[in-house]
Amino acid sequence: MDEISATTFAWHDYEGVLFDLDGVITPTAEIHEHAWGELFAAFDYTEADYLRYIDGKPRYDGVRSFLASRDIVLPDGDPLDAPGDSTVSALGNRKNALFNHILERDGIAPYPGSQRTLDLLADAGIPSAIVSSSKNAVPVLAAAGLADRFDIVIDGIVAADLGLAGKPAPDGYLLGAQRLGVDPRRTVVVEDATSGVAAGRNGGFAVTIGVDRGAGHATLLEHGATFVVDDLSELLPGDSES
Ligand SMILES: O=P(O)(O)OC[C@H]1O[C@@H](O)[C@H](O)[C@@H](O)[C@@H]1O
Repeated sequence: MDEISATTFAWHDYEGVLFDLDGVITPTAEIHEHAWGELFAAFDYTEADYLRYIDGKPRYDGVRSFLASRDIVLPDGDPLDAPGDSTVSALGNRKNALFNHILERDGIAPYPGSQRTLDLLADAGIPSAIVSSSKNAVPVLAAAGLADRFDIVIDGIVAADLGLAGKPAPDGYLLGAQRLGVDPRRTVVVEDATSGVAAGRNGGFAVTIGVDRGAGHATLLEHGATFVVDDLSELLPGDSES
């Protein structure tokens, strides 16, 4: 399985597929990135900060990780803290309000190449699930017209309820495989974040496809991607359009 590349890969060779959501199925990583940018505007925040410290991680882990990059430590506070800036939770909740405001205002649609991949998998009877760190995964899927597409969604709410460690830990992906009834050694993970491809590698999955939405091919490979594409349309037979 070591030699698998974008040119030799075929969806039909695997039992199941586990997709990250933000940045893989929908362009919501851009909305998250924008909301984080507004939250941390006073800290010379750049897209590189998002990709390095925040992308793919659960909300409060992202806050902690960014603050640590600026040598700042805040108390965790309580998830019920009002949006503000005195605790990790208050900051995360403020960012969440910004995210939801943008999502409601602008809406979202799936990447065309991802939609066509989901159609191919459905036609082929290959089961798939969503494994997202986000607690907003269900409303994002609904906004994208995919509310009924996935029977299994392991999101930030499920992870918090079960006390699962966030990406780069493989816990969410392993639970997704278990609930889908597939063997990780014959299952594909699809991810755009460095923390996410690391989770795929850490879980011992057959293939972890990196989708480069800004992290960079080399960086995704370094963190555990088996191979990297710019868009999932590259893996559709006879289809190179996104
Ligand atoms: O704050 P939420 O919606 O629970 O999302 C947490 C994280 O979810 C991940 O899917 C995104 O890549 C991150 O950008 C985001 O911060």
